[in-house]
Amino acid sequence: MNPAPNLVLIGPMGAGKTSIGRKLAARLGLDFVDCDHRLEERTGTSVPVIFECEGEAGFRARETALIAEVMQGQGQLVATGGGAVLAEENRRRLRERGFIVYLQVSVPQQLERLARDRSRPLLAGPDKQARLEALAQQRGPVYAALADLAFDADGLAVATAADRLQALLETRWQRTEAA
Ligand SMILES: Nc1ncnc2c1ncn2[C@@H]1O[C@H](COP(=O)(O)OP(=O)(O)O)[C@@H](O)[C@H]1O
Ligand SMILES: O=C(O)C1=C[C@@H](OP(=O)(O)O)[C@@H](O)[C@H](O)C1
Ligand SMILES: [Mg+2]
Repeated sequence: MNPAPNLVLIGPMGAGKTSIGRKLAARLGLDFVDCDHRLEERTGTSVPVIFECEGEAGFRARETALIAEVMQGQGQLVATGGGAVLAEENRRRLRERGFIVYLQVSVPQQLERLARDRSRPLLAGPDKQARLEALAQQRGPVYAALADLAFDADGLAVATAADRLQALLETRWQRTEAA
């Protein structure tokens, strides 16, 4: 049983961090924070426009500042963006005050879910499959090393995944009050 004041979802694009996270947060009575959505609220624009105006580096700087702020809180389910784990500072902050769940998904399933997606600038190129495979190779080991729990979300409906995760978390995560 790992104690932590927040629950954190990590994993690749299309794993369901946002959709499963929203449902699971409601079931567990946690405040739902989606990092990308909060950045969009703050900036008044979309993730693709942030990438366009400030580059990926600008987006990552905003993401890091947001994670530092959000992880000071408690009683939250924090859905990260797929690249949030790249920065050591983010990994440290997520770990310090979060029980971390890695949502795993296969590239074919990502392709199915994201075929018509226009909101993810990293998938804007012509070959989505090659891009997703390269990202999986680079980031898969980082997700695995950071996680307290890995959960295979492949082929599961959002509600089913949320049900199963809720049951697993009962024996794995102890929600604590932070100092
Ligand atoms: N378990 C699932 N079953 C079916 N569709 C899903 C599932 N999880 C996510 N999706 C769909 O895939 C897309 C990406 O999901 P999202 O929750 O935004 O993933 P992430 O935040 O991990 O990138 C959305 O259109 C969502 O409705
Ligand atoms: O994998 C990534 O680097 C990104 C994933 C996106 O979030 P989701 O994982 O929720 O799609 C979003 O943060 C941005 O487009 C970059
Ligand atoms: Mg998301």
